Amino acid sequence: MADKPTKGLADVVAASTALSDIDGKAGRLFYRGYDIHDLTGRTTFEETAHLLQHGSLPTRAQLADYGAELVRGRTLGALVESNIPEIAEKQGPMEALRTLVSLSGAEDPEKDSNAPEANRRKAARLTAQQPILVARYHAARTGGAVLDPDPELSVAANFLRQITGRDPSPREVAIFDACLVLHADHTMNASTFAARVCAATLSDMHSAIVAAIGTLKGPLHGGANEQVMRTLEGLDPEGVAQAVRDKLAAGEKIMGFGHRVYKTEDPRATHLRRMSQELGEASGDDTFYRMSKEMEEVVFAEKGLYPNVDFYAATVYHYLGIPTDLFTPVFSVSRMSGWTAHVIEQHADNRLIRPDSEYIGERDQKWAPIDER
Ligand SMILES: CC(=O)SCCNC(=O)CCNC(=O)[C@H](O)C(C)(C)COP(=O)(O)OP(=O)(O)OC[C@H]1O[C@@H](n2cnc3c(N)ncnc32)[C@H](O)[C@@H]1OP(=O)(O)O
Ligand SMILES: O=C([O-])CC(=O)C(=O)O
Repeated sequence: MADKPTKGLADVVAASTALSDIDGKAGRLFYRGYDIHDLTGRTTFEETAHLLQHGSLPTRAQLADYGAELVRGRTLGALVESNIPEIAEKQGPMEALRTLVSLSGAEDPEKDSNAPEANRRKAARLTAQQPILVARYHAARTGGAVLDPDPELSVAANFLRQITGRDPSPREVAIFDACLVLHADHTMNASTFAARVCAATLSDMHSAIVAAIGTLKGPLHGGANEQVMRTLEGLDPEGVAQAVRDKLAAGEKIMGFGHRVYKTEDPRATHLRRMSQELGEASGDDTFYRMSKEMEEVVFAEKGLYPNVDFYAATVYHYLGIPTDLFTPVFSVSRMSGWTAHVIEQHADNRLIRPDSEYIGERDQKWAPIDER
């Protein structure tokens, strides 16, 4: 008979990874040994993706090559292109991304190879493609034209320009770039685990990423950032404290708070809070930032819970002019760099992931023919 399960696999070590590490008690996060506080604001998303996918921060020459690979990857295949309008009509943003990434697998030039070098190139193509898919999806559903990707612009600058239709300021680009860095990887979070489970059957890169996108979508994981904004929009700015207390008293979870691993402040929230304040003040209306601060104080006083990455990311994206239902897609734009690196890592030292279960159903049932049931 199997042992009792650890519900939610809490504290179960499910894989070895050299990609990221968390100290949940101290509130620290590292990508390949680099403290997130040292990377944020100093290292671009392109450098971070290279760090994860290739194992080191790039030299100038490596960054030029990798950057060029990312720019080439911004061109969508004909199958994906032709399906965007119908998918945009019928599916929500995360579902559409799941579908479009799956379709893009059919057009991948190395679709029949699972070799490490092919997967590294697929990782770059998927990382390049994800922001373009979000922008093209958004344009299709709003009926607007989308600006062509600008090969001179970084992932962050190009994405903001395509989504908002205007040239973002250098400060907006720097802040969004830092957001992408902050979301790039996070040990055995649910979507990364899903990708690794899929990859461990020796399935292909695109299948693993489709599993990850579907997993990120849920409100207990990446979907929380959208729910944070919806909560803020639904509150009276003068009644935040009471509304939060009422929700807690009713047993509701407050989106954007709590974490499986961090027992103190999520180090990413420290940066995002500051960015939210800066953008809120610069916008001339920092109401949502101030409401967030008040929520944070009340949730801590009532439950001792800290904000996670999704909490202040919501208002940062809002102030950057990103539509609320694209917040979780934005998360996927960044996390693509980590997911793909995890698939490569899983394949490099693979064993099928197949845990056990505890049987809690009926036993010794007597079979009866259909007319006697
Ligand atoms: C990128 C990310 O994925 S970050 C996480 C994004 N998700 C969210 O923000 C959703 C809200 N938060 C949560 O649901 C949880 O804190 C999770 C899913 C993040 C972590 O879940 P777990 O580690 O399984 O903790 P669990 O849900 O069991 O919570 C433990 C206790 O804290 C409470 N709690 C945890 N989070 C919250 C919250 N946000 N609001 C209110 N209470 C909470 C639970 O109700 C539970 O209380 P109980 O012991 O009295 O029943
Ligand atoms: O690690 C987790 O469980 C969730 C999270 O914060 C992330 O994926 O960034």
